[in-house]
Amino acid sequence: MPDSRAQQVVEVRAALSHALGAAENAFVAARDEFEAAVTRRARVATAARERRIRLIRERDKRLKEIDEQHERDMAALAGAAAETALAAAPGAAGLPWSRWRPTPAGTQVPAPELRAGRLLLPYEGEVPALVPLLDRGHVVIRGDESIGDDTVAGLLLRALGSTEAGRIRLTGYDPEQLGGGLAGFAPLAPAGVLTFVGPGGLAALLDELVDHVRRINETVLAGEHTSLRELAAATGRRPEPWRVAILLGAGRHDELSKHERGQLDRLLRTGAACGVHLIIRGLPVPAGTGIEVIDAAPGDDARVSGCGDLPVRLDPAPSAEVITRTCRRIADEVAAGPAPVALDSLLPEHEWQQSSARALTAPLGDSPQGSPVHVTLSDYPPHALIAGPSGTGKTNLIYAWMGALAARYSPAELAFYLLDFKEGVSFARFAPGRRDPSWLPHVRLVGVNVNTDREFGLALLRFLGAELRSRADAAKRHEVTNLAELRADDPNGNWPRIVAVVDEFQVLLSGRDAVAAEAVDLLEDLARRGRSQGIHLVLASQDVSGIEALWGRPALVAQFSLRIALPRARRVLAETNQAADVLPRYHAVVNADSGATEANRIVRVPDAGDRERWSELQHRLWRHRPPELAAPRLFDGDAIPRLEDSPEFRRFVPADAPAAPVVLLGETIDVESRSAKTVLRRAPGRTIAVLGTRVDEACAVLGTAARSLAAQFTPGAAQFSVACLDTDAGAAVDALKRYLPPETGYFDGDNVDSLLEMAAERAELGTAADKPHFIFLYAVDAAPSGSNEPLRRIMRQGPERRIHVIGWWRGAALLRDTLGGQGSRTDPIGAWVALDVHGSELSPYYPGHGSPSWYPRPWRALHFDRSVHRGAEVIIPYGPS
Ligand SMILES: Nc1ncnc2c1ncn2[C@@H]1O[C@H](COP(=O)(O)OP(=O)(O)OP(=O)(O)O)[C@@H](O)[C@H]1O
Repeated sequence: MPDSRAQQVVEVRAALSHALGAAENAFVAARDEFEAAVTRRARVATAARERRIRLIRERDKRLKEIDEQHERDMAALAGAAAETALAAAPGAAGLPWSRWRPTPAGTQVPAPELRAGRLLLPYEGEVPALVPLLDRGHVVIRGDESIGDDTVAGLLLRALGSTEAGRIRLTGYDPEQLGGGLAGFAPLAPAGVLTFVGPGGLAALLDELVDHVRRINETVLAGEHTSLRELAAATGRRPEPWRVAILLGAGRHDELSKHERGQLDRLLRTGAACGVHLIIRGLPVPAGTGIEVIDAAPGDDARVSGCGDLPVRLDPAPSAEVITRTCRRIADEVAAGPAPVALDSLLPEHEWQQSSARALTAPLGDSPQGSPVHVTLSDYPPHALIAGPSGTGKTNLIYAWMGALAARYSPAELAFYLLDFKEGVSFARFAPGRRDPSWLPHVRLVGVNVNTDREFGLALLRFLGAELRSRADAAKRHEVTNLAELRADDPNGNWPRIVAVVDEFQVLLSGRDAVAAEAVDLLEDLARRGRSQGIHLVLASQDVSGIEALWGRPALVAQFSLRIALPRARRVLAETNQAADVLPRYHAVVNADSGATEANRIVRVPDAGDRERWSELQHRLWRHRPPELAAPRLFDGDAIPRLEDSPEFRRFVPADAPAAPVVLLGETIDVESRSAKTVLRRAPGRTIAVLGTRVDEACAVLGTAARSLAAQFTPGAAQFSVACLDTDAGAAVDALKRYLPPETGYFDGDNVDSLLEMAAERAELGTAADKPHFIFLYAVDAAPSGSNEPLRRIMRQGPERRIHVIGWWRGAALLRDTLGGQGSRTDPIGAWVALDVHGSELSPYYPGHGSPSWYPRPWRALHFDRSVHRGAEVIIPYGPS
């Protein structure tokens, strides 16, 4: 058993030891495994750490790369945005205030957008926040009121500064501050660029703008274009200015009436296409397309709807000084008006192609829409009245009109008669001059410097009256009623339409004298009957008095249905028609309906004053004139005529015994430059008295008389005697000697009595002398006292014996003394020439009870010949040769 126990022990032991061994092995193995696991874990942990580090590095690198790429993208985007902004808002539309200056662009294309602030982007450069306005839409500003006002000022200045002066018209509605919100822009008001409407004026303003939109749609776009922007792109013309209304409300919801809301809606929908834009702050406006909303807020909290949700910092207001300076410049430029248009724009492609049978039609310039404005003279309207204060371009307008007509109608179709009562020679360019021999072929008569010679105006009217009669007679002969019919019936007749232009015509009508009275009568007749005979009157005046001179004659004024008003012209249009008050420089209102407002047409008149441009046209037409066409008659009131140029004087041929010798005395003031004359027939009363103290003029008249008589007699066929009793006349008598026959007797105070005694004796002989005897007495009143008696005998009986006295008395009363004093008969004086003698002093020598209306003026005289004249005529003494 023990063995078995021992055996068992051994076995147990063995088993134990085996187990132990196994356990130990397991332990070792486990430990090894543990250690290996620990090592592995440590390795994994290390690897994991390293990997994380690597990953972090990798991530950082990537993030950095992404950041860099982002920044690059952002910079590129911002750069592109900034560049686009530069193109969308160039120059004054987008420059920051620090560098801002006006950059007025061409008239056609406005800057599409205007800068309001800048986008807040993580980008170093500036990206402006822009809002579209002109030709694009409207701007509504909400939020902070004061920041909103700054933004309004900024937008307005940018719009004004980036367009040509006058191309934008602003209207301000600011009932809360009464214009204070736009105070800086006030300098624009006098030029009409900015107008304000009062607190109650919103509805009227909106109505007016709606009406404006309707008019643009109807008359300017006229179904051919959808917007002014499109029209400008297609035609290169921008006919209408932009109208920008700034509406600054109080922010109340009930601020707009239903009507106003309706009109506002209409404008927001349709205005932009017609150049009508609204900038609205503080009025309830629904959002809509074409409306840019700015949420004004301080700091970085502002938003502009077109920029999405990006934060915006709105610009501060521009400085008051910049606003004022810019507005002043604009106002000055607007007041100065646009640059002149060239005369060529009025000329036709082919000259002298039109017929004036029915009318004279020519353009006077361009309308604001850019189309030519034609003006017609015909049966209706037959006559024109032009008015404009001095310097507004009245003369230029007449030139332009004449140029346009002269280029269209040949001289066979049109004739001009031109008279300028202004001092100066404005029409002289149409007549041949010393420097330029050309003339405008249509011009038949030019009167310049006629301001004191109203008689010349009368002469012109009389001449036209005669032409009118001859046309009326021809019409009767041909049994027609107007010029068109006459021309059709008499195709070979010479019936041009006549245009008589009288500048400063009020001079002719001023005063209540015989000249004015006759002028008005003649004008009335011409105006009434000239219409159908193709005689057209164009009367121009610079001041109200010119028009007022006509106003008392409504029938006369009514004939002048074509009215042309230059800027600030008064009374020429209908009383309620104020269009001329707001006309820019070089513009005119043309109205063919007696000035009624509905008939207004605005025209921009080209510059025809430019001598070079004018000469070019005149020379071209002059070269093409018909060869038989004579140069126009130039009457220059400042010029002294010469006897040598008198057609009558030139026609004199010496004869042995002319029956009725003609004495020339001076030039008449008339259209044909005739000589004033008196005929020394064998008849009582044929004595000529020259009256007045002016030696030169008296000598000129006596010298003319002597020369003209001498030119009609062969040598020895007439006897000439000259007595000079005033030494001041000595030089004139000496100068006369070379024109008189060598046997002429010369006398002075010492021997004049012998001359007179001898002539008196012959006068009483009772038979006609074998040859005429002409006695020229210079300063008769200085003759010795005994001379009066023989002189009276000569004057009474001499003419019957062909003895004639042509004497100069230095006063009307002195002549009376010679004749025998008060109560003596004056009929021996059949003709007289008065110099510085008043009309009233002449009544004894004037038929009837009145006296001629005569106020002496230099180098003019009044001539009366009782045998032929009804009234006295004004003459110009011929000057020294
Ligand atoms: N359409 C125009 N374009 C350019 N210049 C013009 C135009 N009209 C007038 N002018 C210029 O303005 C000035 C005055 O013009 P104009 O002599 O015609 O005026 P006016 O009204 O006749 O004045 P006045 O009666 O004093 O002579 C001139 O120097 C003329 O050249």
